[in-house]
Order: sequence, then C-alpha cells, then structure tokens
Amino acid sequence: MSGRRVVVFPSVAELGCSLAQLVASRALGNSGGSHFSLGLSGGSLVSILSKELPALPGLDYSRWLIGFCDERLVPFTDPESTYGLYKDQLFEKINIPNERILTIDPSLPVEECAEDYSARLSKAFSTEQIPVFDMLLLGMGPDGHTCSLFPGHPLLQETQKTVAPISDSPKPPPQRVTMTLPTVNAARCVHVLEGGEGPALPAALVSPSQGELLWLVDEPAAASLTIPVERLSPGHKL
Ligand SMILES: O=C1O[C@H](COP(=O)(O)O)[C@@H](O)[C@H](O)[C@H]1O
Repeated sequence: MSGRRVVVFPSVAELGCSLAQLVASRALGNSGGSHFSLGLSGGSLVSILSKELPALPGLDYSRWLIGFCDERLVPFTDPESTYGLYKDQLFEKINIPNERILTIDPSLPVEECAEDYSARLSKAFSTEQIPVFDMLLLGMGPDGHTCSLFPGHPLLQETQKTVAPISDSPKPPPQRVTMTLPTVNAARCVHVLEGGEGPALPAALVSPSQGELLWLVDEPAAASLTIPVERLSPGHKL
C-alpha cells in the first residue's frame, strides 16, 4: 500500500461534499486516460454521492465507466437494488450513457450472475486479469463489512475470482454478488466511508497493493479511533 490517510469530518454533509469534489478531481485528473473507472457501493453512499456530484460543473461523464463494488440480487425496481437507487437518484441527473454503466443481470441465478458480471468487467477492462479500477468507493457497515464481504465469511479467503457470489449474506437480501478482496486491493485509489478498524473486520483488510487508501469518517465514527487522523481546515480540499 502506498499510503493511508484517515480524514475526519464534522458531519456527513461535509464528508459528502469533499468526497464528491475528490471524485471529480480524480476524474478530471485522469483526462489523459481512455476512461475514468469508478466502483460504487450501496448503502449510505448512494444518497451522499447523489446529492453532491450532480452539482459539480465541468464533468464529462461520457468518459466515465461505472461498476458496482457489490450488488444485491433483486430486480432493478426493488428498493434494495443498488443500481436502481443510483439510477433514480444520480444517473438520471447526470449525462452518463447507459453503456458506460456495468450492471449485474439480476435475472440470473447467483453463481451465474457473478460469473456474468465478472465477464462484463473483463470485457470492459479488456483483461482476463483482475481489473484495476481508478477509484473504488466503499462503505463500512456496523459489523465491519465492506462490499458484501462479511466478518468470518469464507469469501474473505478468496484469492482468484474478480467477483464472487454470496447466498448467505447476514444482511438482507441474502443473495448478492461482490468484488473480492483481490479486486478491491488492486484499485488505484480506495475510499472507505465511516469506520473503526480491527483485524477481524473485512473493512480492515482493504489494503491496496499499489494504490492509495483514504478513510473518510465523521466525528461520531472517529471517536473510537486510536490511530492518527487528519481534520481538514475550512476551505481545504482532500
Ligand atoms: O449492504 C451493504 O452495506 C455496505 C455498508 O452500507 P452503509 O449503509 O453502512 O454505508 C455497503 O457498502 C454495501 O455496498 C451494501 O451492499
């Protein structure tokens, strides 16, 4: 890992604003590349990002390639569908072509769905290897899960697959597909929202081999941290 920062924000609103600016600056900074690949998580991130990102000017979304760090195996119209939520709250507000959004096929059984999604990533990234995302935005649940990687679950040992199925998720819905730790840790830049850390927590296993790791936490989440943290002075960007 080339570096980890833990940045504490007074509130989720301020965290969201800085996060959106950071995503935008990475996308703009990547303008020489063929695309800017961004992996999105569900949960609280959906509303945080959807509120702030559309307000930022000057972004050419036609170059963006959106994937999902995990997805629940439900129809896109189901309120649990991460894609469905982003479609309603974000994608309809920004000018991003549908073909630049890599979704699962929720009509497939969960094992096939994971294989199919993995194949979609391989095709989009033109590689049979683990795809390297420019940026992944992860959440962390109260139990320390990130993506759909849960504490003590055998999927934490996965070393080969890009994407894996899970059919016994402790958090409903039970059937999901998720990026594996090798995929998460191959990314150029990973941002984890909220947190604490401990060896048993999947979120603590996020440790990009080459990329940058940034934890964005609000004050209540920071209260239990014993590691050095940063607090940005007003007006300063990440
Ligand atoms: O179930 C999920 O939970 C995690 C964490 O969500 P949060 O609301 O606690 O931020 C999320 O990152 C993941 O994508 C989602 O499927």
